[in-house]
Amino acid sequence: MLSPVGVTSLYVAAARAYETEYRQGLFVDTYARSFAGDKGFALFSDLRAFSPGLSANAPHPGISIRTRFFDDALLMAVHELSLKQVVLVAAGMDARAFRLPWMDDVQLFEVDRQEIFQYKEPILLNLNARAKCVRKVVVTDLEQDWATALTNNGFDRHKPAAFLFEGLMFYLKPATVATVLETLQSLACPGSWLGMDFVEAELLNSPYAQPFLSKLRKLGCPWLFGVSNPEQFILQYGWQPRQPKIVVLGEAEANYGRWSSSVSSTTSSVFNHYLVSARRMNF
Ligand SMILES: C[S@@+](CC[C@H](N)C(=O)[O-])C[C@H]1O[C@@H](n2cnc3c(N)ncnc32)[C@H](O)[C@@H]1O
Repeated sequence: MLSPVGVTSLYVAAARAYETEYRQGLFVDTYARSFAGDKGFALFSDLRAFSPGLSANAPHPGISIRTRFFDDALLMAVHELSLKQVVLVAAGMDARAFRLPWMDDVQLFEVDRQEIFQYKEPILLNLNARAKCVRKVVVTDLEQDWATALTNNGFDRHKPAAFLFEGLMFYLKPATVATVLETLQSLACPGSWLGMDFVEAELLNSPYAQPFLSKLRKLGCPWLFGVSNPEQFILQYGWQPRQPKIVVLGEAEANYGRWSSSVSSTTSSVFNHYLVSARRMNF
């Protein structure tokens, strides 16, 4: 039985399944439909009410763009910085271990709660899924000592790594965001890369967004955190933007021809959603 925030990972999987089945899909995730299950598609259909310009099974432009942006940015960082460790923090139903072209010696750590892996691992087994890297499952909670859980599973904090936090930060309390980023400072040595997305802080208090936010509260997975200036925010934790830097979802670098007038009436198109690609500063 998944918690409400756990179910959001099935919702993202449903969105990726629709993208995979779309004519001009931005990526192929053949695992997404199995991960989403009835629950993921039901939540997707429930939340579609907040995207009135889109038909029931049209992909979610924001999630599709975000996924493709981080596919590209992550692979580019691993290649250019010669990284051998990848950490997907709050991995949920992320299938990148199985669908991206890794070098054999890349170790990819999926970090999430036990409930997620209790759900995910049997599905992967059933699909006979084979990771294209050395995949490691790290069962922990980000409100606990996740750094020790990660190092106990073989992560080497003296070697640079790529860390991806996708679709997570808005679900965390501001105090948890701060401790998670402080912990990250202790794990990421110079040369490391960070991918992360944030919503704009102003969205959380906007009357325009209240119907959507109140729906999330009712579902038990409220949005709790946003930033006004993502560059300044990550700098205080020792990260500086790197190509493709910090972009707003829908801008030229994060558009892929898919952010059009059909999504102009959705909540997410009115407020900035920041996609961050950053490099650990030397200290
Ligand atoms: C919207 S899903 C995103 C999953 C994945 N990053 C993706 O993009 O497919 C949010 C994920 O955050 C995880 N999560 C939320 N709070 C967490 C916590 N305190 N510790 C560990 N994982 C957490 C949930 O279990 C869920 O898998």
